[in-house]
Amino acid sequence: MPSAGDAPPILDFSAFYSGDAAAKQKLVDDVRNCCLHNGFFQITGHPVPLELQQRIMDWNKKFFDLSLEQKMEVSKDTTNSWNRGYELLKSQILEEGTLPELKEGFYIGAEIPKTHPYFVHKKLNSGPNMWPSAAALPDVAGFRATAMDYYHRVVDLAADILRVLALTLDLPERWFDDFVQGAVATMRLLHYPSQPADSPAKLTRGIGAHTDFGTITLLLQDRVAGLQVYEHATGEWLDVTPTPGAFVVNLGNLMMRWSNDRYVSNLHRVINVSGEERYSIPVFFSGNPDFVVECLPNCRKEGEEAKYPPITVEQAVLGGYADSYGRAEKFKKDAAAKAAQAAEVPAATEVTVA
Ligand SMILES: O=C(O)CCC(=O)C(=O)O
Ligand SMILES: [Fe+2]
Repeated sequence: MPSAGDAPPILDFSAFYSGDAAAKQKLVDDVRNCCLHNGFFQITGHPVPLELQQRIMDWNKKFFDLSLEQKMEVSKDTTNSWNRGYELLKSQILEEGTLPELKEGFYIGAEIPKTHPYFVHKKLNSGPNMWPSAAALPDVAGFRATAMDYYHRVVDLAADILRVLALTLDLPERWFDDFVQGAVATMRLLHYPSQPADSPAKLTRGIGAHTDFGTITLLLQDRVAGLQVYEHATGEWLDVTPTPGAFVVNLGNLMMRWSNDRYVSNLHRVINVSGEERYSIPVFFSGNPDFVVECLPNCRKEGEEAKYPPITVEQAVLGGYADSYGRAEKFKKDAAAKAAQAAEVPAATEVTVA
């Protein structure tokens, strides 16, 4: 069971598939504790093969090894309006007051043809992927096949995790099935160059402190550390040391809202001071864009009001940025108040990322 000061525990997810009722119940109880504590846990024993994880990570490196010109041919900003393709180094600042982030990204989602209703109706980040040209990457077909196989298996795993989450709330295992049907999810390949020795330590981030605004995120880390999770009780940033084969799972803002804030969407960040290149792959699971999210059962006491009105998944995810400003203000005020009491408070600002 996690307690203040622990990095996210590693849970054996095979208990979900095993038919051993006691082991499954223990998994559900452990996941519930993590959701209540900081919304972060790690899983091994899941059905995504290690070999496939390694293969997508190899493609991650090969993609970012392309020249800037080749990567810009699939630029997210200039080739499409549905959030697919390459994002330049230093494009984002998620933590106010810090420097542009030392990361570059490549966004991939479900392969949605232009005839698909989701594309026609401009649904949340839906459309065809942007793949490098065969001139840039001769085996682009291999990249595409690996990426899509990996993407679909991780999305399937997300659906299984949602079944466990249903059980943690004493709901039927298939409670989230309609929400999962037709779900939108985005994966991004990430590359964090090692931070130069002369960069100002307090201002340099691979990714600044933020919360994710989807439902759940499943993250694969390569072998280089750098991810940290904020521990509210102690004000520490805890390292999430990479474990081969493990996924880091965290709840996003939509799940926090859905659970009436019973479950936590927590601050995290990446700082790469390893001297090595860092690679990671988060998959952000949003859900069916038209699904209406309103306070889950068992998330408020008798007579207690729901804190939030109903909202569609699409509205919630798109509105995430706007909402996060309010939270950032609150976080800063809280941090300032704490600073008045204690000598040291991390200068973190909460911002949200898709
Ligand atoms: O790269 C990582 O380890 C974390 C990435 C992350 O938090 C995000 O993309 O939202
Ligand atoms: Fe994140």
